[in-house]
Amino acid sequence: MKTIKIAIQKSGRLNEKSVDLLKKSGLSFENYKSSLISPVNNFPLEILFLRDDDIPEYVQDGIADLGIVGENVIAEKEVDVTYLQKLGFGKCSLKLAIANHSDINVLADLNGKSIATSYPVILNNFLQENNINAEIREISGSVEISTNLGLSDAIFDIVSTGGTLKSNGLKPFAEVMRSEAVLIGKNGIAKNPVVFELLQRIQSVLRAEQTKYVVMNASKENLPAILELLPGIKSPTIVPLATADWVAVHTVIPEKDFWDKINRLKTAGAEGIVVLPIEKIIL
Ligand SMILES: Nc1ncnc2c1ncn2[C@@H]1O[C@H](COP(=O)(O)OP(=O)(O)OP(=O)(O)O)[C@@H](O)[C@H]1O
Ligand SMILES: O=P(O)(O)OC[C@H]1O[C@H](OP(=O)(O)OP(=O)(O)O)[C@H](O)[C@@H]1O
Ligand SMILES: [Mg+2]
Repeated sequence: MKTIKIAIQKSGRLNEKSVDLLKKSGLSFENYKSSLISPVNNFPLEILFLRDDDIPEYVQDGIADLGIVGENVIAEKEVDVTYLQKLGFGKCSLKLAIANHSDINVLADLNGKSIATSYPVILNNFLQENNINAEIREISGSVEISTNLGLSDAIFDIVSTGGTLKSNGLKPFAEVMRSEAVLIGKNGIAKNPVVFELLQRIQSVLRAEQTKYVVMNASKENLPAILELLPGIKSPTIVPLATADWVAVHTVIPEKDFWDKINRLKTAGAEGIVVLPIEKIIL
């Protein structure tokens, strides 16, 4: 199979999780901070370590076949690439924010005002869609400080916990887009067998991360009530225990309603519940 290239962030918010995902997908490679390209020893893939801003265009132009990057950066670069998979990390929003004491109350109040951002394209599109005529001041970082410095009336930047806004005396005003890290490919690459294989592996890791393997003991008397709580599972495994009329139930539970489900299983009579991480789920 012909070797293909994937571009990931060299350092920053997405680097570690991108490396982790590829390693969990069974790829063996060195993650030297000094090298910009790493061959994968056991898969026809090379990893390019880049600034995240460059990844969408590298993929669009086919310099890299695949890339892992935030949807925010893809939207800002307005590239034409294929979305292959949402990856569930690097979750954040792009928001307009204003000073706590600002006299801006509704979107129209932004008319004639200045807004500092590192995302001028996304902001400009949003302002145009809403017929707002504001001045965009492009700055490359530390956007949150610009209002305090008198450089702008509002800011437009990434918000996750909201901590950075808060510590700069700002409050969110409007959410313009949500973003997470995604796997993208150059158009047409989805048909490539190496990409197909890699995507299968990545999806098996993502599925496993959203699920826990759970083993619990129950008396046969309580079994129907317990099984009732495990919908969507075709057939939980039921193993007899040495103690008469007791069984062990093996099943998988989605992470998202995990505690709710566990509490209901306990109420239904499940005992000695053991929870294990799952490495991969291959369908
Ligand atoms: N606070 C956050 N929480 C969650 N995800 C975030 C956060 N900040 C940024 N991101 C996501 O991670 C991506 C990379 O963020 P980072 O701050 O590392 O970018 P950068 O400084 O532009 O990096 P580079 O040096 O590669 O250009 C962002 O484009 C966004 O998708
Ligand atoms: O809402 P919060 O959880 O506070 O996150 C938002 C902050 O996170 C990002 O910066 P980062 O910390 O990555 O630093 P950087 O801007 O120097 O890359 C982003 O640029 C915001 O400033
Ligand atoms: Mg960047």
